[in-house]
Amino acid sequence: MLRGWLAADVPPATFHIIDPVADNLPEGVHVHRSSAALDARFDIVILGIKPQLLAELAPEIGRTLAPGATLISILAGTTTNTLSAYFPDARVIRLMPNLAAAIGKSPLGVFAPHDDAQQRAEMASLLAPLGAVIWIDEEAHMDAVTALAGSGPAFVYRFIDALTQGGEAAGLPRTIAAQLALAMTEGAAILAATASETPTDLARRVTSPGGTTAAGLAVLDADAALNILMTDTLRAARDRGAELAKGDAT
Ligand SMILES: NC(=O)C1=CN([C@@H]2O[C@H](COP(=O)(O)OP(=O)(O)OC[C@H]3O[C@@H](n4cnc5c(N)ncnc54)[C@H](O)[C@@H]3O)[C@@H](O)[C@H]2O)C=CC1
Ligand SMILES: O=C(O)[C@@H]1CCC=N1
Repeated sequence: MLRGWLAADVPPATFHIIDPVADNLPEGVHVHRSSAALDARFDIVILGIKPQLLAELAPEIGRTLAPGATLISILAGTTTNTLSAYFPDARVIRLMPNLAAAIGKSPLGVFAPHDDAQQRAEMASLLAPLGAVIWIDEEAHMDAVTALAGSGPAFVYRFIDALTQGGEAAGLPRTIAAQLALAMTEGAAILAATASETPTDLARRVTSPGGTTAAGLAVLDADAALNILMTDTLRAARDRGAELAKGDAT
């Protein structure tokens, strides 16, 4: 997220990072190893620790909040009820970004328990450099949002790896297969994001009657195996969010 803001020319000195060990941080941002020696209080605090650490760190985090501050949590699972119990005076918002925030291409699922037009406008302007803001009306959906939007890149990267492996097994040198898998995925994703047709329509356009794509899809679509795999994958990720919300650190 920091990289996304800096790439959009937000001045580095705007940011105070509180992290005991983080290194390689961009030049110009303020770095604090703990909030203990930090006098300042902030109007916007973004929480990016592991959910399992929240209970331990909440008192320290609380001391960084100015009166009426906005606390934006990107923690998987952790509910606004839990956050509000730790930070009763803050305006609590849940945000689910992903790695592509660094290039301004993250879906940004946002849930706020007390939602209003002014808050939506503030969040839209704050988050615009990171990607597309998608307001989520029901907090119960946030674990599924996390599975799809937050964890999703890892699933796509696995798919790209599998394409590379498949290309290699089909006879290509690994480096060529990897290059083709990546460039093909990039082009296909950009096309799907910019075309007026749905992905289903686009797949149909690729598929020449009796051709190579039809032969491949006959395998890929058999027994809805891919759909079942994705359903199970997202369900597992979603359910882990619910476990994290209950404080399960295992
Ligand atoms: N990795 C991802 O793509 C995404 C992660 N998230 C959420 O972001 C949070 C962090 O996840 P990751 O970045 O993957 O984990 P991570 O382990 O890479 O990051 C945790 C950070 O917390 C810092 N930290 C540890 N103790 C601290 C303390 N006492 N005070 C301040 N900072 C402390 C660590 O040094 C580290 O920089 C999690 O809540 C996760 O659910 C949300 C969306 C996407
Ligand atoms: O793996 C996780 O728990 C975090 C949340 C979404 C992406 N990474």
